[in-house]
Amino acid sequence: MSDMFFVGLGLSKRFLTNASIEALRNSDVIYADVYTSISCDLNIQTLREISGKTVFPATREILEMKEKEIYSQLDQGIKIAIATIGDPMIATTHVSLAAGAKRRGHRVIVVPGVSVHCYMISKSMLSSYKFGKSVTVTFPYLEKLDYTPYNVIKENRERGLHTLVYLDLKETGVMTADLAIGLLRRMEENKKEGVITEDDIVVIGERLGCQEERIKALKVREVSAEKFGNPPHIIIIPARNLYEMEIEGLKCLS
Ligand SMILES: C[S@@+](CC[C@H](N)C(=O)[O-])C[C@H]1O[C@@H](n2cnc3c(N)ncnc32)[C@H](O)[C@@H]1O
Repeated sequence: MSDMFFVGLGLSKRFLTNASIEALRNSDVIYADVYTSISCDLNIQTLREISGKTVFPATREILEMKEKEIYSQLDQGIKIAIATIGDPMIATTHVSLAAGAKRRGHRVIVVPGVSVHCYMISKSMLSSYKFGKSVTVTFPYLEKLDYTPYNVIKENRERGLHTLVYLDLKETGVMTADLAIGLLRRMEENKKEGVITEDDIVVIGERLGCQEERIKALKVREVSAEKFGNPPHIIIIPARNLYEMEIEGLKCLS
């Protein structure tokens, strides 16, 4: 029996916990998940320095193709860590690897990290009780829009709930907040269901956890004139029935 760690690294070096560092040092081989998120200062090199271990970059394809190799390493008693920016189980897809390791009789240890999910909710000062389903705005495929985010925001709005919106991350590009809002506006133009109006407020987080992080509440109509920094970006579409205290909280955002 061996150990399979799923280690959350937090959003940047400052948010790396002692528990995560300990898990990395207790592993023999580390696969760095480099496809589900990005960080301003956490990379393969930092992981090597922190852990002193062999670190392999792992794309989705590598992790899926190497599943058998990972299980065979575990069977030989090698301790494996999958290191993920943020939290290893929030808005990522590592559960099948965990379930496979468990089925083979290995110990599965999840070490949570500071996720962009909680970080953004905390910084927005919106009520955490009022968040509905989260969703991702993806790049159009062959010019075709994916309306899932529009529909999820609509359902959440109908229930008076906020929506946390992740942005697509591909090897070919990282989506920015202005591009995502532009896509949501196009969806509104096509569907005309009043889900995204020009006077709606959106909250945009940029490079959270980094020295130059920025979080701002603005109206949809103001987004195209706004200058955004480098990604990663994330968006909250707040419900329209804000509590008084939520309105005051949003005013605190610079
Ligand atoms: C699929 S989610 C993965 C979340 C990760 N597992 C976690 O717990 O933080 C990745 C998306 O979250 C957002 N994101 C991640 N880190 C961010 C950051 N530091 N600042 C702003 N947005 C971020 C971006 O939209 C990015 O494409």
